[in-house]
Amino acid sequence: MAGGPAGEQHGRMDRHTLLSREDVATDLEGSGFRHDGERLTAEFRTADFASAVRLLDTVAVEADSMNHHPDVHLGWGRIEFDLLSHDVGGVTARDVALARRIGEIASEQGAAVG
Ligand SMILES: C[C@H](O)[C@H](O)[C@H]1CNC2=NC(N)=NC(=O)C2=N1
Repeated sequence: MAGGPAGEQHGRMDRHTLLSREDVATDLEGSGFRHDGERLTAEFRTADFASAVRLLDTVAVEADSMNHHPDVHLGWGRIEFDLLSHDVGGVTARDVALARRIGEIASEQGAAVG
């Protein structure tokens, strides 16, 4: 999207504006995430439990560096990330930015969407 991901069109990250499904659709393309009305969510499949944990470990470092964190559901060969800006109770540009990074990391580590 020209001017960067949603919330950045005006050259600044608007951290608190709530974004709709339509606002984020283009920015989420290729990330594996979708806007389910309340949050951004994605599930990734991995080779085994340890690889799901390794993916989570890499995401955890990135989340700390962004100071924005996912809610996670972890299982054998699968991991689900749910993103919500807890301070405003909805999806903001912070969630879009983290979703894009998680999608990149998952792809780098060979995790399959879905
Ligand atoms: C104090 C710290 O900056 C805040 O608690 C951060 C931490 N990580 C966060 N993560 C998410 N998803 N939402 C938040 O509102 C949030 N706030």
